[in-house]
Amino acid sequence: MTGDAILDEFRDAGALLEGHFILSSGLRSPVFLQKMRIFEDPVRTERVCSALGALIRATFGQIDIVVSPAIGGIIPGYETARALGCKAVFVEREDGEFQLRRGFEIPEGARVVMVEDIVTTGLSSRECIAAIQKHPGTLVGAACIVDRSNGKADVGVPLISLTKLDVPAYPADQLPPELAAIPATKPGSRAIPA
Ligand SMILES: O=P(O)(O)OC[C@H]1O[C@H](OP(=O)(O)OP(=O)(O)O)[C@H](O)[C@@H]1O
Ligand SMILES: O=C(O)c1cc(=O)[nH]c(=O)[nH]1
Ligand SMILES: [Mg+2]
Repeated sequence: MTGDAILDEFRDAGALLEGHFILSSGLRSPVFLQKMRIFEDPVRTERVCSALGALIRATFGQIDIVVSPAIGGIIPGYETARALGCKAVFVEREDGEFQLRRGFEIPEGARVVMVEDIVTTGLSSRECIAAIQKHPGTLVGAACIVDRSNGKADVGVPLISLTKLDVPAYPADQLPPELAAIPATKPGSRAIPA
């Protein structure tokens, strides 16, 4: 699946939003990829995640466990694991920090890939990777559907994506006037201090 085809999936799903958004990192952007509009459609999700699974297999080889950060990573992590024929587990926040809970395990010798939906600054990916690295399995790399950092995010392991985007994101005190004129909304689940 080409990068353009991935963006078409977002467009066709009504997932490519314009406005004024507060991102997970606290940065502000006029563009938001509402991935849940992709994941509400199992057929579209399968199409996108089987492409991600194929890219992961071609890049990193055989995988035993996909680990994803909640909430956004859970559905693509599961569907990508289905394409890879492996397990899917997720980390979730406990006292603000990603942890593996619910009896999930990453045992010694397991080849692990971190699957994220969208990467902007790479902060959530790095936090997810730090949680994975508390367990004995071998993290071979990271993968996402859209890399909004256009390849700039450093998550500490090789990061692959189905497509890269170069979209603006601004600190809250450096907004261009056209963005400052629009009320901001925060679609994601991370608690951001006011
Ligand atoms: O690269 P970053 O700057 O960390 O931004 C990307 C992260 O932001 C979103 O998650 P969010 O924390 O908004 O919550 P969600 O997964 O519940 O949507 C998205 O799912 C990524 O995890
Ligand atoms: O950076 C983010 O928080 C983010 C950006 C985006 O386009 N979509 C999303 O779900 N999160
Ligand atoms: Mg997320």
